[in-house]
Amino acid sequence: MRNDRTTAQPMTRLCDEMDNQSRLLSSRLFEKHRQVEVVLNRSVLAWKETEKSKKRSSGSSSLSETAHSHAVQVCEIVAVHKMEDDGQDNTDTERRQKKAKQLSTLYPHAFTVSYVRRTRQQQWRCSDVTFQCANQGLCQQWIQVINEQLSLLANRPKSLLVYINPYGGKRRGKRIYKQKVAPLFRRACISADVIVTERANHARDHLKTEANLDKYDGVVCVGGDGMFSEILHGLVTRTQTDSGVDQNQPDAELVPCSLHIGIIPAGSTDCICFATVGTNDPVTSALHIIVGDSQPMDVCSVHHDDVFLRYSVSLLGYGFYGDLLTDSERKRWLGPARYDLSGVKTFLSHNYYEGTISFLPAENNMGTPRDKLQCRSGCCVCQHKPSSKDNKQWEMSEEKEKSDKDGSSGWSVIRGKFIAINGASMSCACPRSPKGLSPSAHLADGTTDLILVRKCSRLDFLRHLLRHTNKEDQFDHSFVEVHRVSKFRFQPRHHELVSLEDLSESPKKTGFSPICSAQTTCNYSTAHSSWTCDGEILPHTAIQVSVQCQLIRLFARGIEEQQQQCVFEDPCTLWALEPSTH
Ligand SMILES: CCCCCCCCCCCCC/C=C/[C@@H](O)[C@H](CO)NC(=O)CCCCCCCCCCCCCCC
Ligand SMILES: Nc1ncnc2c1ncn2[C@@H]1O[C@H](COP(=O)(O)OP(=O)(O)OP(=O)(O)O)[C@@H](O)[C@H]1O
Ligand SMILES: [Ca+2]
Repeated sequence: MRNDRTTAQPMTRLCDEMDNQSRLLSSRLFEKHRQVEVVLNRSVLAWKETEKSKKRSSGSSSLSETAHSHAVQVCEIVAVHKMEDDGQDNTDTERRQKKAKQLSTLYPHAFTVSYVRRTRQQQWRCSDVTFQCANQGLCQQWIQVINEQLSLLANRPKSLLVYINPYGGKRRGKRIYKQKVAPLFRRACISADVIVTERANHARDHLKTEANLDKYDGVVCVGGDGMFSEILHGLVTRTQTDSGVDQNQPDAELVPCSLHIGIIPAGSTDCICFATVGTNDPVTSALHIIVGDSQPMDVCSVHHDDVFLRYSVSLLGYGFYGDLLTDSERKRWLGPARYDLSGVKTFLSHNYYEGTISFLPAENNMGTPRDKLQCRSGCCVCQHKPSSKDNKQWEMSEEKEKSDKDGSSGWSVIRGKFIAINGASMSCACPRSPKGLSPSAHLADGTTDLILVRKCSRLDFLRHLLRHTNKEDQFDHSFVEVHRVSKFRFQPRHHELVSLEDLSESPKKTGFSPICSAQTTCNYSTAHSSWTCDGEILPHTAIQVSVQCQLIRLFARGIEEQQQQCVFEDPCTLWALEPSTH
């Protein structure tokens, strides 16, 4: 399957450096009036201006070699189309259609490759490059060979079930999908069945019982973290029901979901998207779905007295975040700004809560929340999914736990007065806090970072909060401790037990003037907070939490390191080392 020459010119030195064995196709074609060597092997499509063309173009000698060469990984090609096809997308602008028509008249034998281009701050865009061929046969051959390579990429979804929350975030879900996502899915030949939700829990209930999931390769939600939570609950519950697993058993081994979940961010926090992709940008997320990326993710199951309550993937928060979310639910009409208003109000209330936290620390090889080893694409900590050996250790610790009469073997217990108790199963990075609540938490290591913020002055708490927005370490305070755990439990102190002695210890002693005129009353009247579980309020305060390692998979790849270079399998692709900046 090779067409080595389109002209009588000898191949350039650079193309000779490509391994003949790995080359599927190479030709001299034209791109924007310049002659280019185009080469395809199993992993890379590369093109480079020929020496002849370079000499001809004025000033070209001052350009660097890489300015003339481009390389795209085959797995990041979105689609290849014959030039005439380009205008078929009816959402394309008139200008684009006109341009495509003009070009196809000028160059009747041309094909367009759409591919992923990285821009700033983890954002991806879909770029096009059009190659003109000398004849129809060559054009068809290129399209066919590229398509053959794309069809070998088994992870790519072909059929998706999409749920749109029209009321999430700034209520732009429908528009975002129609204008930014649907055209890309069409270009990549992905079929999508779209359901615009009509009520809360519509998507969850549909997934739980009605949806014919055999038809799809993935489920996509257009909305925020709340909408993602609906998809999570629908899919996980459906999988357990189909497999006969009882979710009410806190120790049940849950069955991983077979369908991938995609998130098109259109919410208020979008923390799950941000922490798994590095940005909350709908086009970037659509492209991660198209290329079939896969990111495993931990899910916490939350129980109360052996009754299943909910699943969580981001923040389980009692105290500050529980109160903040409870208050913000009453201000939903404000959109994303509700969190800031409720945040200020909750901060000023400065409540603390008493209770007992018990936790089972993670195994030693899981790192620590303060080790600065951030979870990034291909994270080595997350790739170390508990092996059979680790599982044995795990089973042993479970055994130990069971054999112990009070169930406290291996468990640590902390009793105290807390402003906030946060379980972060992932960093919880979001635009408000780009490094998140626990910057070194891992997406798929089977642990959650338990952050305990003890009673402190308002000023100290403000300092702690501010550190979520800058580079300083938010755990470096005497009143904050953080543990990496695989399970935890919380028992609030019984209401009646909040005594007058506690009232005298209220924050008015801190030297920062109390905002609430009757500070003691503030604390006394709120002896219990609530748990927020990924933005939903739980009906119980006494809870048991257990991390289920890698229960789900997202169409994402984790946050890529900045300046990621293409590392190609084939060492012969010497002139293709730069990702395309085309
Ligand atoms: C002084 C500035 C301090 C800024 C501190 C920012 C810390 C932000 C940490 C965000 C962590 C988000 C975790 C994600 C949780 C999601 O599962 C959930 C559902 O979407 N969203 C929220 O809970 C939504 C949570 C929204 C949190 C907003 C926090 C706003 C705090 C404002 C404090 C004001 C102090 C003012 C002093 C005068
Ligand atoms: N058609 C609908 N009408 C009313 N509520 C809906 C509908 N569809 C979904 N919901 C609910 O809306 C809630 C909020 O949606 P979503 O998470 O998309 O946005 P958000 O709360 O603004 O963003 P975030 O969760 O990121 O803070 C979800 O809990 C979901 O259950
Ligand atoms: Ca985790």
